Amino acid sequence: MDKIVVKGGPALHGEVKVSGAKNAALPILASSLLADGTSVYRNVPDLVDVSTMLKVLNTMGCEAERLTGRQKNVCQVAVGGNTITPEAPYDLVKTMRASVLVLGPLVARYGRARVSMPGGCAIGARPIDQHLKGLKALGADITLTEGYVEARAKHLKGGTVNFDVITVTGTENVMMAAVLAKGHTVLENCAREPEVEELAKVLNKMGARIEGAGTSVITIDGVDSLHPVEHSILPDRIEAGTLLVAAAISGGDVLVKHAVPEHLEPVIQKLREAGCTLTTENGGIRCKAPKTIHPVDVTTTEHPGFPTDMQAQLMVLMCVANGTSVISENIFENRFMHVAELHRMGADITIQGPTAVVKGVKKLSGAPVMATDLRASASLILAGLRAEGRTDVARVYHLDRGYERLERKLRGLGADIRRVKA
Ligand SMILES: CC(=O)N[C@H]1[C@@H](OP(=O)(O)OP(=O)(O)OC[C@H]2O[C@@H](n3ccc(=O)[nH]c3=O)[C@H](O)[C@@H]2O)O[C@H](CO)[C@@H](O)[C@@H]1O
Ligand SMILES: C=C(OP(=O)(O)O)C(=O)O
Repeated sequence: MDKIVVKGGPALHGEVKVSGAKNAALPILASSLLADGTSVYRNVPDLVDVSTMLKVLNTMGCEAERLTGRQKNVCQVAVGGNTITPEAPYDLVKTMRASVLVLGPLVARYGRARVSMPGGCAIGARPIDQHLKGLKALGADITLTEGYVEARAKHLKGGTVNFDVITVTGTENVMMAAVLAKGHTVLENCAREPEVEELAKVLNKMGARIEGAGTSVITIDGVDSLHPVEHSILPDRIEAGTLLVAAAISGGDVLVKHAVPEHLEPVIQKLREAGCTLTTENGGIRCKAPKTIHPVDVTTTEHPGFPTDMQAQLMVLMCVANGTSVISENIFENRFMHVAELHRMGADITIQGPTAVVKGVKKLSGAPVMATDLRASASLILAGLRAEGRTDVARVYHLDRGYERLERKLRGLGADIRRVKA
């Protein structure tokens, strides 16, 4: 298995480009199932999760592929309605829970879907009850057998769904189902993430009639059919945030190009509180590190709050602050897996339920560590940039799910980092 080897020390300088957003690309690829014909997506990040979604679509009978050469960030999905087998098997879903995003489009368009239950993962139990509640409210008949969700509906009908929990993929799944349902749908207590808004934008380009995406109430008037589209995926705000922290923790000065300030407000605010200088320029965000990092308290909440997907990275920055920070994780019940690994590098962190008390230390030291999930992997690399000596981050397959060649981007900024092939 590959590992990433980082030698701490160099301050990062220069410019780096953010790739397309994983969490927008995945639902948008799934939305191709809603229309016959070929959809073309640009700025699609080259990630293992995207390859998995292309495999899911191919397994069902679509022709889904990534182009090569200069077009390598373009993906095409060709759908011929009669040739689709509406099933997503366990072998693929178990490697990527976002595969469940095909459920809504399949039942809406093909009247049935058989999708493996995603199960939990390292960061939490992550049930899909709200996805199923929403589909049921639109008239789908749902059964759970042999680890699979089976959904059937001759024709979905508009309805009202009040989500008990704010869920990103749940909102997306039900929104994709409702676009082809007969009549009017109201979704309440929706996720407001930019990726939900982006999906709605794509669906509207396909001919859907959605209003309110990006707010907590989304209304949808069902249409009879949709057509394929061309679309360029928005920049990844979590990758951008990770690169801003890389600049901060290494004592550097980096322009993160294509980062969208409006999508990163809470992250920008916390980095400023930590003493960093953040400016918007040249279609990106610049982060200049302070001499001393100040402690900052953070609570993760749904968008527009501080994103859980940036919690591990911010915690690493707080590990070297000149004081004590309190970090509370409100979205996932088990998202402190990076803490034990950070202890191995000399961090002083105490976990009290959903809260981590982080006492800044003078220095971190390099160590062999193990990535447990996607953002934990990124946080360990960030720690390695600052630590004295060498850090070996094992189980890099987690990182490859969601970051496009992170080590190359960091090397381009002056980091001493390389991938060691197994
Ligand atoms: C592919 C994608 O976009 N992934 C993102 C998405 O994941 P995902 O959509 O899976 O996360 P959710 O927003 O659904 O989860 C939020 C919380 O709701 C709970 N819940 C969710 C659904 C449900 O039916 N029942 C339920 O109880 C979850 O267990 C969790 O505690 O949003 C998360 C929260 O911002 C991010 O960390 C992920 O990067
Ligand atoms: C938790 C994440 O992703 P996923 O929902 O795909 O597991 C993430 O992007 O940090």
